[in-house]
Amino acid sequence: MATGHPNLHSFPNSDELATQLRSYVLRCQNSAFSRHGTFRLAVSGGSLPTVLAKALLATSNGSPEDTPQFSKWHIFFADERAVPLNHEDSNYRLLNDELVSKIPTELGTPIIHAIDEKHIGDDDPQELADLYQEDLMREFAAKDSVKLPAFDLILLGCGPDGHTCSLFPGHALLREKDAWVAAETNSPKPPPKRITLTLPVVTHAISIAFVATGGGKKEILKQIFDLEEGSSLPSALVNQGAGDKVSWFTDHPAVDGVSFPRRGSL
Ligand SMILES: O=C1O[C@H](COP(=O)(O)O)[C@@H](O)[C@H](O)[C@H]1O
Repeated sequence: MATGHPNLHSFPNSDELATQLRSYVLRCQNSAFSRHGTFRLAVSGGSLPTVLAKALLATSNGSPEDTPQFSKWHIFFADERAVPLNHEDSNYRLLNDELVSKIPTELGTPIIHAIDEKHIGDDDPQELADLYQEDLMREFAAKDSVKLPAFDLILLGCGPDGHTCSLFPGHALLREKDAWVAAETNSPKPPPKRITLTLPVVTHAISIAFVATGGGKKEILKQIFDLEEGSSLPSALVNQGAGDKVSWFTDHPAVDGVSFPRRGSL
């Protein structure tokens, strides 16, 4: 059962947003290290990797707390498209181009959990989803011994229709209770075949952050935060399921007209 309300932060520009996102992610990293020595996170595609790279590739103040220790990071994908890893629609490629390929050697190399390329051409992405779920089980213990994996952090985007991961408004996948990873065969946003973490996995994470910027997001954020009609949107369901574990990193244009109270500090 979720407690509290999501934390809605809004920053005047992308530099300030990136600075605050960096502090937040590194705080999640440091508490994950104290719990189990590694940092297990899931990242989205879309606009997220560019902002994340700006945050994490900024110069550190030199302390271990302000340094991403990438060699202890396991990066999974909150969702992925069923395309080759070097395809322009691949979330793996996007993360690699924006962030991973630019990490200075002295910060180490994260372990990246990509989808299995052998099954990308399958008509049905179910096998791809099952194999990705097995990868999660290797990292978080078997599904029959652990009900849900507990990511230290899941970083999400919010599409202009309110989708997050590859969980789209009104879709039956929003009611999935059992699987950790599900297949999407007919996504309303191309490409049609995808895999996605399910809602129970997202809301079970220790921390969850959305990044949503630009005036193009303001109408959907009004629905998600202020209006009853937005309460069944996938991003709103994450808010309801995870409560105060959720933090939104937005800029002022994205929340123009949103009444929900902003949080001043992290
Ligand atoms: O298709 C997708 O879209 C969402 C939202 O993208 P954004 O560009 O509006 O931030 C993204 O979070 C997801 O990973 C991606 O597959």
